[in-house]
Amino acid sequence: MARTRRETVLETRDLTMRFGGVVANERVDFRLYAGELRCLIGPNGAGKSTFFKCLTGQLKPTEGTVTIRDVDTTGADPHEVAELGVGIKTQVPNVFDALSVEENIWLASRRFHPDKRAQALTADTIERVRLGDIRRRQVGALAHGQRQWVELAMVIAAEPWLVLLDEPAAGMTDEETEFTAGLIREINKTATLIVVEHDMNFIRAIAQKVTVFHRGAILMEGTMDEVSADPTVRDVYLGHKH
Ligand SMILES: Nc1ncnc2c1ncn2[C@@H]1O[C@H](COP(=O)(O)OP(=O)(O)OP(=O)(O)O)[C@@H](O)[C@H]1O
Repeated sequence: MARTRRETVLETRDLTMRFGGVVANERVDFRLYAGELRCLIGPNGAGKSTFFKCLTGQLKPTEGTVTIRDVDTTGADPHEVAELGVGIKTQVPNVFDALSVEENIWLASRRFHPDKRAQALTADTIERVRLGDIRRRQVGALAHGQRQWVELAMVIAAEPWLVLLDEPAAGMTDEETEFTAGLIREINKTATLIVVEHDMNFIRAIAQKVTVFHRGAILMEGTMDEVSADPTVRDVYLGHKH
């Protein structure tokens, strides 16, 4: 992947999102390069989720543009973004509760691959995400952490080249969070990622470059060490627990 490292795979220009009088994102210029595992952080209300939703098509930006690998996706629907080979995990669960773990993963894969390939990918993914013991269980009956992993498995089984994850470790125990961090590092071997996350331990475990949002705009970008050492960032974010 090193050869293509500087290829821009996702870009926003002047991205602005207003909800009535509330400016959730203001003129955000953002650039993501092939191979990155980028974390978006920032205090509550900083605009991370809104920005994420503008990337995935869940929200249509008021102004500005979103470009994914040279395709203008501004205002595209989530399924159109997904069709570009983008795996998306939103905060809202996107599983069929009445179906088994295996069926959910197969369906997610089958959407993008022929039957045989989808079957192979489903089997591989179940092993990678260690869901073998619960493969036949109904997703609706699973614990929270397991459901989150099924959703990650659904993203992986589609073989996306770009993965957008909104709070993948939300509500997980420390142990579950650690396993999820490992999974994300593994996904990054074959895909570029953006991860929105609150859990600082999780971010430390996975982050290469971090983008800090504050008041709807990008405050700073850098490694976790650079960002943590910055007085402004400490002031607006790291010094405040939530
Ligand atoms: N649908 C909406 N309608 C009105 N205001 C909204 C809407 N969604 C977000 N906002 C506002 O936009 C701002 C940014 O919110 P956003 O959820 O993007 O922040 P965030 O950084 O993701 O916060 P959190 O960490 O709490 O999820 C906040 O002031 C929020 O109240």
